[in-house]
Amino acid sequence: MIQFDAVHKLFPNGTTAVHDLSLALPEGGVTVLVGSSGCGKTTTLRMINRMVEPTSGTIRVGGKDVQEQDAAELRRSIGYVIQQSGLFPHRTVLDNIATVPLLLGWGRRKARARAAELLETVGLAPEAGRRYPHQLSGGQQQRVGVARALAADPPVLLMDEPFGAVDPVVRTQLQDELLRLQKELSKTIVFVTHDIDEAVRLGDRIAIFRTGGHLIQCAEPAELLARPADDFVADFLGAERGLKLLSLRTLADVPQGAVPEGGTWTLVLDEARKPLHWASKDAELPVRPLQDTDSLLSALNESVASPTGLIARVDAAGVLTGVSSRDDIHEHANRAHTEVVAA
Ligand SMILES: Nc1ncnc2c1ncn2[C@@H]1O[C@H](COP(=O)(O)OP(=O)(O)OP(=O)(O)O)[C@@H](O)[C@H]1O
Repeated sequence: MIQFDAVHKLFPNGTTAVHDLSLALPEGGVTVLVGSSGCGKTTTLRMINRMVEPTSGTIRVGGKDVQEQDAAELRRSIGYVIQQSGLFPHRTVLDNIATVPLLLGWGRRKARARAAELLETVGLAPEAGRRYPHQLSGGQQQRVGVARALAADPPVLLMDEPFGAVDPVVRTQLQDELLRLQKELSKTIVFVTHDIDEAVRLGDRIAIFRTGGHLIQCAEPAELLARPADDFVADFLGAERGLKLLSLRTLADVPQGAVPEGGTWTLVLDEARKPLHWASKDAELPVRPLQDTDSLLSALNESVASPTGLIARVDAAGVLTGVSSRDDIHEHANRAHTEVVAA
């Protein structure tokens, strides 16, 4: 869908920001560009919508060379979200979201109706539409930024550190929202971040760059974590590479059974069979039930914290479906490891 061929960017001051980049970004997937500061991520992103022009090489979007298209038209056909939301401060939220549809000549009524619909899509209340950007929290402003980028339903979305300026809790919420939206919309997304955990969480593919604009490796997260191309990539992925691999696997295939009888600890349930806590003769300890969609990493963590080494499994309504042992989880973790490392 987006194809870089031998793309080079040399700024007039002599800085090579991107070095001979050839890379294909698949349609309908999220490709995350990561790497240390100044390695050329933003320049790579901005060459896609011609906010920066390459020195040589070609970039095609949907098979069409971007250089052969009108730059303003191209920009209107590609969604763009940046760190500080980039909203117009003197326009209401609704008018901000309606910006591109209005530029495309949709007419005020249709553009505002679309903006109102998008407010809901990104999880904001209708009243937020009448406010000005400074009257919203940082996280809400980023949601508006995403809504604005989606307004004309572009097939491609460029996101430059969109969640970089919000606190970790809001950041996780925004990541969840993006994953939810992407399931529905299947956009081709190019996402820049410094944060490898964010990359592993969001990326269908991750491209790692090194200073001087060199692409070192581009692969699916599991492949990257299991087989980093070199020490630079391994260092960048961090010491918890193995645990990150477990964060990509879910509990779904781990077997579960009934709570064993006659032990020191029992799992106490409420009348709807939702787990309340672990109880022994003289103590009570909290339980954090997990669903099939939770990761093997959360399961391992919970099994280590659990007094019995067992984790409580629940369905989407929170009702107990069974328990799994630390051994069951370990065995699956081993299998996950063998599958990717030996593949
Ligand atoms: N307009 C410009 N003129 C000259 N040099 C530039 C220009 N824009 C970027 N650079 C340089 O090009 C290199 C790549 O910059 P770029 O912003 O693409 O990196 P980045 O990986 O996105 O960095 P960061 O993570 O810090 O945002 C850096 O050395 C930067 O200083």
